[in-house]
Formats: sequence, structure tokens, C-alpha cells
Amino acid sequence: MSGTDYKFEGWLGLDKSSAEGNMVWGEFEPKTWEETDIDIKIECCGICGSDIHTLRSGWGPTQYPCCAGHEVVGTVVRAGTQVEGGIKVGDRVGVGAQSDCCRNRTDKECKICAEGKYNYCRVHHVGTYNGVYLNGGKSYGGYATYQRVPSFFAVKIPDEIPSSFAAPMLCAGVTTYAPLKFHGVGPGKRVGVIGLGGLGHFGVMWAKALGADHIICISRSSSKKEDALAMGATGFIATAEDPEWLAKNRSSLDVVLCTASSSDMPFNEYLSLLDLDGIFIQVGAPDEGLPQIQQYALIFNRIKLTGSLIGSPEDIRDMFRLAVEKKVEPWVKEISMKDANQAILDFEAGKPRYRYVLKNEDYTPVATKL
Ligand SMILES: NC(=O)c1ccc[n+]([C@@H]2O[C@H](COP(=O)([O-])OP(=O)(O)OC[C@H]3O[C@@H](n4cnc5c(N)ncnc54)[C@H](O)[C@@H]3O)[C@@H](O)[C@H]2O)c1
Ligand SMILES: [Zn+2]
Repeated sequence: MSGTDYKFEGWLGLDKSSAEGNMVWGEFEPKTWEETDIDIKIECCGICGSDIHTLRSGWGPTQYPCCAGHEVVGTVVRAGTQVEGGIKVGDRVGVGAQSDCCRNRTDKECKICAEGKYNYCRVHHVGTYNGVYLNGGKSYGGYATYQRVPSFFAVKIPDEIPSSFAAPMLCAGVTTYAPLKFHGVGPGKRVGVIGLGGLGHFGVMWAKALGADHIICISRSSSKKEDALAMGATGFIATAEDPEWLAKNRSSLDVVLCTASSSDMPFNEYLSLLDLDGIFIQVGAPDEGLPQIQQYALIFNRIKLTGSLIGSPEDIRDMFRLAVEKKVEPWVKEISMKDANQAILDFEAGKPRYRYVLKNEDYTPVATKL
């Protein structure tokens, strides 16, 4: 057993149908305790597109039972004797999509971890759910009451950021912040963001916070145009409504971030939005993969086609600093944890404007005895 006086319970996906609103509430066994671990009493957890891909085994077979959720915020209720980063009981912390990796501690040398690029660890990357810790325990996510994680991957949340704002930053936020920052988005850069969902809305807001003054949102319809402009976009392209969209916007951008979660998209036309030496960053991860790529935009405009995977704990801390400094506020809707199945259905129907955050209603920051 977990050796605690609280229960690890959550919404468990038992098979692919869990992505159709069939998760079941139940108990799970967290990883075996190590002194570098913390237990978190969960206050809230965002719903990310990746949760749905995983629940429906869209990226390959999921190891059910799976408790999804990797935008977790809560209070530390137990801290081991060897926790890192000065984390202590009572701290408000967040956990994103990664909750451990080799960190160059195994007998296999990991140059990537030695350089602190933990999110790209090739030896043993542990996803916050559907993963296996170095000690063999399974990882369970944040659609739950409690979570046990290695302390290194928990990040303290600045007092200025409310929990339901911090939650979606932990995955959607850092996944868009890290590549925009890495590729030099700032004043003078012309930026495009494809897909205005959880990730995309952060993409627009980070581009603005980083100082870009030309930010174009690219969506299929114009239904989100007003929202995009309110977030900081300076222009909007509705590809399904304007047959001339490419002719009007060809070679007009320096950096394009694609967050689309399905593959039915004019990908080669998107590449043609970039100017000479432009950078196309794919972060959306459709189950079906990307459409076939043609060479023309790559050759004629010397485009760089790249991707990006979440962010390291340090990236998350940097992002929080920018969010505080520039007062970046995500558009979230809080939903009771009880209604997680309905929230998944609504997410799949494209209803979020722009992130759902599941909230444990009976949450109090102190550990409660059962
Ligand atoms: N690279 C990473 O590290 C990383 C991290 C988190 C999420 N993701 C992936 O990013 C994607 C987006 O996640 P999200 O949580 O923002 O989901 P979301 O549903 O909130 O947003 C996706 C948006 O893309 C739009 N969209 C979907 N298909 C499209 C298409 N073919 N053309 C244009 N627009 C399209 C949707 O309408 C929606 O607005 C998912 O595939 C998710 O798995 C990747
Ligand atoms: Zn995610």
C-alpha cells in the first residue's frame, strides 16, 4: 500500500472508450515511495489534448488503467528527506507533462540530461501518466485526489499566479513558450500561430509577451477571431472561409507555430506562409501523423522545419517569470473534478475557450485525515 493516511483515487481510463467519457473513478497504487519524492494534494488539473490522444491509445497502445492529467497544481502534503529545490510540506507546486527522467543517474551516459535538457532525455523519459518510473512504479496523472512524483519535476508556483491559471501553463503554456523563446521570437519578428486551442491561445499570448508586434492567428473558421485579437493577435486568417488566404499571405512570416491536433490541414500551404529562412515549429501531435510534405517551400525559401517537446523545469520557471512580469492570463473555465467525463466530451467537441481546468471541490490546502 502507499503507506499514507490518504487515498490515491482518480479517474481511470480502462480502455480506449475512456476518451469518449467513460473514465471510471477508482483507487490506484502510486509509485513506491522514495525519499526524493513528494505527495501532492491536488487542487486542480488542466485538460490537455494529449490526455485524449493517450486515453484513446491514439499514439500507440496505452497501459491501462491510465489516470490522465499533466497540468497538475496542488499542495505538498508529504516530502521525503532528500527532496530537491527546497520544496517543503505546504508549498503550492505544479507538475507538467514530465515527472522524471534519467538525469544522468543510470549506468547509461545521457549527454542531454547532463546539459539540463531533461525534456529530451533519451535514456528514460517518464511521462506524468502512462509512464514507468526508474524504480518500476507506474505514473498516474492529475485527474485525481493525490499524486506522488519525484520532487525535481515539481515547480513552485509564484504567489501572483492563481492555481487555475498556473495549471494549463504547466503543459500548454511551456510547450508554446519554450520554442518561441528558443527560436528568438521578440520585437521585429512576424509570428503565426496555427490552431487556437489550449496551446494556440498561449502561443498568441507568449508571442505578445515576448515583444512580437506582428502576430497572425491561423484558424479554419473566423469564429475565434475576436478572441484572438483580444489575446494579442494583430491579424487573423480563416483558411476555410477565404480561398485567397495563401495568395494574400505567402512568405509573410518569420516563425510559425503549429498546434493543430488533427492532420486534415493544408500543411504545405502553411509552410508557404514563411519568408526566406523562416522557421516552422510543429508542436501539435495528430494521431494520424502529418500530411505528406512537399519540398517546394523548404527549397525555395530555405525553410527550417522543426518540432518541440514540452519544456524543462527551468523553462517552466522562466515562463512563470514572464507570466508574472507581463501579466499573462490564460482563458480558463473551471469544472468540477466530478464532471471530468463530460468535460472530456466537451473538449473533443471543441468547446473549450480555451482551457478546461478540473477542480477538486472539497480541496483544502491541508492534508485531511480519512
Ligand atoms: N509537442 C508537445 O510537447 C505537446 C505538448 C502538449 C500538447 N501537444 C499536442 O498539441 C496538440 C494541441 O493540444 P491542445 O491541448 O492545444 O488541444 P486543443 O484541442 O485545445 O487545441 C487544438 C486546436 O487545434 C485546432 N485544430 C485541430 N485540428 C486542426 C486542423 N486540422 N487544422 C487547423 N486547426 C486544427 C482545434 O480546433 C483546436 O482549436 C495536441 O495534438 C496535443 O497532443 C504537444
Ligand atoms: Zn499536455
